[in-house]
Amino acid sequence: MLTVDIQKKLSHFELNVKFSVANEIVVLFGPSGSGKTTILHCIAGISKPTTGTIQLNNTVLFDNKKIVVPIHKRNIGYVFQDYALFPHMTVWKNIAYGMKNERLAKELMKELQIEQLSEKYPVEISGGEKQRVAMIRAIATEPDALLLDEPFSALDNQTRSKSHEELLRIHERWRIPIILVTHQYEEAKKLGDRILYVQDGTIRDEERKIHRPMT
Ligand SMILES: Nc1ncnc2c1ncn2[C@@H]1O[C@H](COP(=O)(O)OP(=O)(O)OP(=O)(O)O)[C@@H](O)[C@H]1O
Repeated sequence: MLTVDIQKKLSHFELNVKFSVANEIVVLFGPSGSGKTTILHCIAGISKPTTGTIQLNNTVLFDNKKIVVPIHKRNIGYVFQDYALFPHMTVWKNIAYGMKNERLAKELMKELQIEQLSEKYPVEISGGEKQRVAMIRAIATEPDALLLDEPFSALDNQTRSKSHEELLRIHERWRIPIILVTHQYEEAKKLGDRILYVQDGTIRDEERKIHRPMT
């Protein structure tokens, strides 16, 4: 369980959100500049809230500046919008970076059909393939939670749809809290167990889906 109760002064408003994520997919949905990425950054440890608490399972990651667990000790996977692959490393080297479970990484490469790309560099692969590499790299660290910042936005419709199915399959197997940021309502409805509507730094509304059993 991931619990977030944070406040942070931003340029135009104050971010002030409180929510929990069980072993489910929670979507942050809202207009550009509403604070979605900042929420992910605070959870990952890239940004620091002004006040508040963040707890993942039994570990307090942040508590009003008294406790600030550094990024590399949070055990949280992050897939960035532009995937942030290391350009000078091959696909396999990218995946192996921070990897805890080689067997799992290789299994996922096979399952997502990118085994044959091991020795290629990011510049030599497609957007959809980059997205899969970034996802496998994140999962292979065996994270306790996964943060996805618009990972499908650069993909064509067919590849996006395939990636959605892959994410749902991955989540069926690794039941961890996942937060997904998206601008696309159809994507939010398809993937989210819950959709949190973020506006001007606060959660305005929540929509819950009942299509998938939660653990
Ligand atoms: N470290 C910071 N200090 C002050 N203001 C910030 C900081 N980081 C972001 N902001 C501002 O906070 C607001 C929210 O930005 P954020 O990137 O979180 O929005 P977003 O909802 O993810 O937007 P998008 O959908 O366009 O990615 C923006 O107005 C941004 O300029």
